[in-house]
Amino acid sequence: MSFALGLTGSIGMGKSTTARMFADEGCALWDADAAVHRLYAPGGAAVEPMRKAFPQAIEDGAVSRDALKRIIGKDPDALKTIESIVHPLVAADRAAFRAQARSDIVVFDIPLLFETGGDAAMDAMACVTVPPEVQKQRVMERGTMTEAQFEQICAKQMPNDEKCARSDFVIVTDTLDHARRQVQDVVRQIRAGQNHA
Ligand SMILES: CC(C)(COP(=O)(O)OP(=O)(O)OC[C@H]1O[C@@H](n2cnc3c(N)ncnc32)[C@H](O)[C@@H]1O)[C@@H](O)C(=O)NCCC(=O)NCCS
Ligand SMILES: Nc1ncnc2c1ncn2[C@@H]1O[C@H](COP(=O)(O)OP(=O)(O)OP(=O)(O)O)[C@@H](O)[C@H]1O
Repeated sequence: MSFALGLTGSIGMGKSTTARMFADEGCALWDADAAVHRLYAPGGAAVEPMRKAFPQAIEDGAVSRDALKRIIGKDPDALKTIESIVHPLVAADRAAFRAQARSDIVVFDIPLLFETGGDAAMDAMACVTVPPEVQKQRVMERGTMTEAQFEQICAKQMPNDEKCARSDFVIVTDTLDHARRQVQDVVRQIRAGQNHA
């Protein structure tokens, strides 16, 4: 059975970048945001249930993220409905991945791991972090969200300090080199533990 490492962190803190570093060390990787992309794509399992709840969110047979952000901007409760459709489908995708994974460590890159209680299914948790001003600057530079949308998402997430306090490993993503060294150290510790088990 593979070792399940949950990788989390608030929006823009560097999860995806750090997850790729774990893959470079030979870990299998499952990415919740990527699973949502598959579910929203034409033919994806979320398209028809989303069409029923939000017909205006469907464009060219796919769920449009821009349309969803407009809907959530007008009605913050819409996110709850979206989550009730998407999260069970994401959980099924994750379970299927875990069941077939063959590598010694599987990393689950999941933004809402603590918020959804998914940490209970992990063998250990890692959290990525940078100061809030760096986080905001990185998200604004990406140019996919307005400041209001960013603040709305932040308000829904557990504070990053709390996520770090509840994690077994904290990875500071201030520079790429520093993050990579910390990733290598985490992998080394997990593999050493497995060898002594
Ligand atoms: C809100 C949406 C339309 C924004 O899309 P966009 O492409 O601009 O951003 P992206 O999907 O890359 O998300 C960026 C970050 O926002 C945060 N975020 C996304 N959804 C949520 C949520 N439901 N609650 C809190 N934070 C969230 C995460 O930190 C995520 O990494 C999209 O994230 C979405 O449809 N969310 C609902 C599904 C969901 O809960 N996904 C989270 C992973 S399961
Ligand atoms: N260790 C690092 N050093 C310097 N910059 C980094 C580091 N990690 C990530 N970044 C930069 O921060 C930004 C956000 O990174 P990334 O997309 O990995 O975050 P994320 O947590 O997955 O974001 P989201 O939750 O919004 O999907 C990117 O511009 C990325 O290049």
